[in-house]
Amino acid sequence: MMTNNNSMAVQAPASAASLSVYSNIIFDCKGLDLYYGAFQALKKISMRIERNQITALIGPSGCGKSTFLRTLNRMNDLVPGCRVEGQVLLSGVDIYKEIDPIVLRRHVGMVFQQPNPFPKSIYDNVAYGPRLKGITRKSDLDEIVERSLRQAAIWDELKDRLHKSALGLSGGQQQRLCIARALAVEPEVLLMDEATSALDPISTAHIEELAVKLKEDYTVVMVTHNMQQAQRIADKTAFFYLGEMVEYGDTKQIFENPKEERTIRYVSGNFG
Ligand SMILES: Nc1ncnc2c1ncn2[C@@H]1O[C@H](COP(=O)(O)OP(=O)(O)OP(=O)(O)O)[C@@H](O)[C@H]1O
Repeated sequence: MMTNNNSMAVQAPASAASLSVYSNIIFDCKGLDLYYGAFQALKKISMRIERNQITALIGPSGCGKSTFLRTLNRMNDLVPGCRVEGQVLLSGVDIYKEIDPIVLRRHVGMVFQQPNPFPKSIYDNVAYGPRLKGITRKSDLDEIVERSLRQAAIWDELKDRLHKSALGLSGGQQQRLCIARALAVEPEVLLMDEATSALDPISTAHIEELAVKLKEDYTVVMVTHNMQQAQRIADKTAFFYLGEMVEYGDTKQIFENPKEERTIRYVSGNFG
């Protein structure tokens, strides 16, 4: 059984009503608009993302899925000219007003399309975040490295080569290492931006199994172009189109009984 003792867990607001709402809801996005300069990439997105679930974001290229994902840990702050209006609440806390982005990104980790291990040893990749947090004792780091690699289902493959370069691993192994690196700082949420699209089917299956296992302890939000993948592993699915969130619901409902015309056309492959 994995544990997620996050000593820095974001505190929910005090009122009983909001506490009960945020026991199930991790992200509450309210009227979110995002602009890259004059271009509006997200339009009035309001959605609630549930804890300990996998939520998939689907939609055609350029519709704002990655942009939306990146609003959840303020990665868009790094884009010059990017402006966000509206609110994103994490356990009731406004992430654009009430949390330092560096601290936020410890709570909300991210894995990208291309595995991006640092040119360091496997051990040092996983220990990187904990060291930044000030953990220096070797025994503590050893424990974190083992726990994180086990959570990412790659300990058995890597335990005898921890001090070898991460760049010598296969793409699928590198991606699981990147997941271990993200888990090492004990986040609450893991964002996955097309995390399997550069991988072969076997590595993809490993990551899918892993995501399903991780949701016992974490919340997973993933962008995917692979509609079968969303149907295999996502509890909830949101369909984005031209910067709008068109429809959001249980994955089964979105794929088998969509309500909006644009969703019907997209999931049946008759789009554009
Ligand atoms: N850094 C940026 N500067 C300016 N415009 C951007 C930037 N990043 C994305 N955009 C634009 O915002 C819109 C949404 O892009 P985004 O990458 O979020 O879409 P997406 O649905 O994830 O696409 P894909 O499936 O191709 O990855 C697109 O029109 C894109 O060109």
